[in-house]
Amino acid sequence: MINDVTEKILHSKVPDHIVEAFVCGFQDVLQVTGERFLIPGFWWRMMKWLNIGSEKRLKDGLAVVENFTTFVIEQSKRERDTNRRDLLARFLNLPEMGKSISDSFLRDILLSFILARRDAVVSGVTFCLWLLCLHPGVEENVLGELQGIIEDQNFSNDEDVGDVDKMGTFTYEEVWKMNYLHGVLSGSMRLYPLVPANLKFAVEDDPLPDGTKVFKGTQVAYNAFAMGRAARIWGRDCLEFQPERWLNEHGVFEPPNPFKYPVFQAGPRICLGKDLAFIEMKLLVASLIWNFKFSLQPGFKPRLSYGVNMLMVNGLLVTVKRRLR
Ligand code: HEM
Repeated sequence: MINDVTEKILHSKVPDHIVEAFVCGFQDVLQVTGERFLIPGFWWRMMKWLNIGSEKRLKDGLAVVENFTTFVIEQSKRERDTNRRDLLARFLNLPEMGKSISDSFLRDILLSFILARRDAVVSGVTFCLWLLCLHPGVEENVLGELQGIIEDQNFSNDEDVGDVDKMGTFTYEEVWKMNYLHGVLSGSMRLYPLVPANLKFAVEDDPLPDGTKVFKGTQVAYNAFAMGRAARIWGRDCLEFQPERWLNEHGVFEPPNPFKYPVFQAGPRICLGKDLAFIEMKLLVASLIWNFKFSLQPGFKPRLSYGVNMLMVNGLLVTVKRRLR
């Protein structure tokens, strides 16, 4: 997946051993960074000073991440081509337009996109597939919505009707018809937000909208995981997976207020890739469940990691069967 993402972002392939080391190292960095918020500051600072335990894992992980990003940026610079239109090339080509960009800026861009595409989008699809396995009625409704879309496709392309070998795929335009699936993904991320908690620091004195004074340097956190399960916000059925929650009487998805639903954050720094993330997740889930039936392996229970991002650390163990129609 990382190689796929980096190829799309960079148009270049990274050797497998560098990618494999990066995948483990990056996960360690995210995990330990998240854990720092759960243990007393003096404790992790002492471990850092002694270079032991999780802080050693963090240091080693950072070195591996540095190795990966240096390789990718150097390679991209070597193969620099002003006609390239991938993400890193666009940034690398900026100096021609009178702007200079540091390697550390490029590294941050690269890691942000890997984090967004690999961790958030893929995790979102994984949690959604798990919930669909647990709620067959919801899965039936998604299949019903997709059936309508596929029938429209067949109507405009009669020769494909009844071709069981043809995999059902969906287009960008069709994504906008997937209102119920949008509700499914939104519901799944309400219960399992991929950025479960987020911490900010006030750069200057600033009042909150209710007048509470926040002084310069204060840490302010919001917890999307807790907010997504709060009866005060979502009512008594807050723990239920209810994709219909945001569908209006015509079955059209109406987005929740981001300040109630901070899965993508809210305000001026809201996630810039939110719409792209939904497009990717809807295309992936639709194509997967239209063509395959996923069944959880007996006794499967996900093990969640609550680091900077939320992942199923043991993966989703399923049996997959091709759906024949
Ligand atoms: C389900 C998938 C995703 C989730 C849940 C998600 C969530 C978030 C969150 C919570 C933030 C705020 C981080 C912070 O400021 O502390 C954020 C920022 C951001 N996201 Fe996403 N994201 C997702 C996918 C994507 C994708 C696919 C892209 C781009 C390809 C993307 C691009 C960005 C960017 C550029 C920012 C920084 C915005 C800014 O600081 O002004 N995200 N995202």
